[in-house]
Amino acid sequence: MSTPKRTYHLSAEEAAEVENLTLRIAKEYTGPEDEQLLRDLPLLATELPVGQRRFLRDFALEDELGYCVVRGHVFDDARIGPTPQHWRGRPTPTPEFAEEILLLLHGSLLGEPFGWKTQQDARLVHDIFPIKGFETEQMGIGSTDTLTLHTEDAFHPWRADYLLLECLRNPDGIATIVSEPDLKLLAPEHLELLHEPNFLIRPDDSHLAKHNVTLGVDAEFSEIDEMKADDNRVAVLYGSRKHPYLRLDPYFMETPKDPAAAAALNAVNELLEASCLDVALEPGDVLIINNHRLAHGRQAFQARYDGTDRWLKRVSITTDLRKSHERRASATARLI
Ligand SMILES: NC(=[NH2+])NCCC[C@H](N)C(=O)O
Ligand SMILES: O=C(O)CCC(=O)C(=O)O
Ligand SMILES: [Fe+2]
Repeated sequence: MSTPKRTYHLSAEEAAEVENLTLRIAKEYTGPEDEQLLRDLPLLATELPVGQRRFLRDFALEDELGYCVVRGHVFDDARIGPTPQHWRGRPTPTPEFAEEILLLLHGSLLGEPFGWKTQQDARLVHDIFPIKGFETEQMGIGSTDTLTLHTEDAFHPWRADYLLLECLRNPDGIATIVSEPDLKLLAPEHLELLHEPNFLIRPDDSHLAKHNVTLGVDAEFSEIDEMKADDNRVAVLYGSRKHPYLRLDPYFMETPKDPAAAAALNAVNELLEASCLDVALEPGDVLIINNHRLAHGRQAFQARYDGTDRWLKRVSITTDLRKSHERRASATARLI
């Protein structure tokens, strides 16, 4: 077996091919939530360069790396316009629909895109840019505080298998933080406790009713409230003992009363912090996160609020839509 590859650089020809593809698709569908688009994505994705598709399949099947990057996509910065002030109240489709399609095409090679009824007004493709008034919040829309390391939606059993972030703009090179810990470095007694259901992970603030307006969507904020108060303890490590998967969001976790479990959580947190790397995304980069292996965050920064701010698009991907069947409105519905 070859060593897993971290980055795929598109050639200039490939980049032009992909740009034409996404611009063409953008004319054929109504927006990122167009049911027909979501059905057609895997068919459309066969038009992506073969090297790019093989790279993504290798990443998924090898299940070795916590993240990889597809670099070199091009788009017209003038067409997408200034970085918006808020993700609410934007037109459908947005001027950056082609870039949303690019993100969805990547996702469709890894699984099925889905969204949360309790997050960003139940939109499927999220925007990550700083929003006035939220500077110090532990959410993607914050800025002046470091976004602490987390598994995306760590609290939820149906959290994403892959999380995709696409960079539209990042003039100050503000880094996404990635941490891919070598869990073998942990003491055997800590590993043992981390594999047992000793830990409470609370829903993060992006799922609170006060940050969402969900007209016409039967959002389950009451369930989020219950999850904020319940005693549903989970394991931080799971899967194989040899190369375990990881699930945590220390900022939204309670310190276990059992001192041994607290020490184990502390040990994995310290290892995560010691394993951090900066990845400064460039416009046209797609960062693919294996949400079972990587913890991620973002460096603190000063927002500009002048239309030139850092701007990412985000989508969650599941390899198994069926596991959330009970909560989706129909077999093809994408919101849970
Ligand atoms: N440690 C944390 N800050 N966890 C919450 C992560 C932010 C959340 N995923 C959002 O969309 O805003
Ligand atoms: O802004 C970034 O680089 C990461 C954002 C993030 O992790 C989030 O919004 O959950
Ligand atoms: Fe995140």
